[in-house]
Amino acid sequence: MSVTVRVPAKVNVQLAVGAARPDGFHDLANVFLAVGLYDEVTVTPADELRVTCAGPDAGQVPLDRTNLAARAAIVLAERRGLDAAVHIHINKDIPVAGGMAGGSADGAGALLACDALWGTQASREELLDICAELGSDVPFSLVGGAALGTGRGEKLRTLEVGGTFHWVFAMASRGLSTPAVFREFDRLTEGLDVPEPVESQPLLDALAKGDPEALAAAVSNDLQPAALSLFPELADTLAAGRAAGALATLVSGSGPTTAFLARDAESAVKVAEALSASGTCRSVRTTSGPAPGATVTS
Ligand SMILES: C[C@](O)(CO)[C@H](O)COP(=O)(O)OP(=O)(O)OC[C@H]1O[C@@H](n2ccc(N)nc2=O)[C@H](O)[C@@H]1O
Ligand SMILES: Nc1ncnc2c1ncn2[C@@H]1O[C@H](COP(=O)(O)OP(=O)(O)OP(=O)(O)O)[C@@H](O)[C@H]1O
Repeated sequence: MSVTVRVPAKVNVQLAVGAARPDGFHDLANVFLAVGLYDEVTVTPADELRVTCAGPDAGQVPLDRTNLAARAAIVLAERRGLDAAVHIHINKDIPVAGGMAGGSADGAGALLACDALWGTQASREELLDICAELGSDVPFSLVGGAALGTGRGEKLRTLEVGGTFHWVFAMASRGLSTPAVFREFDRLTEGLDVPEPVESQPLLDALAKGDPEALAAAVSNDLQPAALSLFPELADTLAAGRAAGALATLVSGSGPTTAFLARDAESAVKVAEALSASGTCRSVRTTSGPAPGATVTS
């Protein structure tokens, strides 16, 4: 018997970052939107814990116990006194180290899949608690839709979304390390008064209305200057998307994937074609959000 779970990628439509905390993390006002790029995690009983991965970026995914999917299985097994003897297979479509929470998606997916496989019947609350232990983005991967993340991003409040938003994502030629981007944020803001992060009410209203133009006017990412500082060529990709008529252009989370909000599905195809032709990125995908969170599919 196997269990398969499908888990979405995310884009941060607002990422307000506070000053570094004593534990090194940063308080955030993090508005997540799940989008329709998915990883699929399948778990099957095995003699011992094993991870395999397929997909264009599979070579960059660690297959040892540092893989977030393996860690999820280990944490759940430890809590129940079980042996995490399971084969975890990841069908990876979310770019690796792209700022779209790919590893987090696999952590949430493996947790839900192992819970179903082992019949451990963890409550939603316990699942969210384990997710928060695995990483700041992991709780959102479980719930999907749209949510405001506070604290280090793990405390979630579900947000209402009144329509479908059309997006184009441009994948970069290399990845960026999330801790390195936060460190660069610290360097760039050294000596400055970094305000407390707060959510933007016009942005929440735009989401609730499903209004792409209002959303475009309100999106922001405080990590964008840090990502651009470490990866200056991303400015060319952003400029190409803007020239092609995207309503808003931004770096997705810690980057280097860049995100382009389009007026509608037709306009997204035009932006995608122009980005592909621009030669400023590795590949381009069109999709929409919100997308559902981690879901058992078989
Ligand atoms: C950039 C975002 O993707 C936006 O959603 C997240 O804030 C990052 O979430 P994540 O990859 O799940 O991050 P974690 O695995 O929890 O932390 C990785 C590293 O990122 C930095 N980090 C992360 C989250 C946060 N609120 N403050 C931080 O400073 C820390 O250096 C931490 O050691
Ligand atoms: N299941 C996994 N898939 C991909 N990377 C993983 C996984 N588990 C651990 N990692 C490690 O995590 C690093 C970051 O990968 P990931 O794809 O999660 O980045 P990201 O999408 O930028 O994360 P985020 O948006 O949450 O900051 C990788 O370089 C890899 O070493």
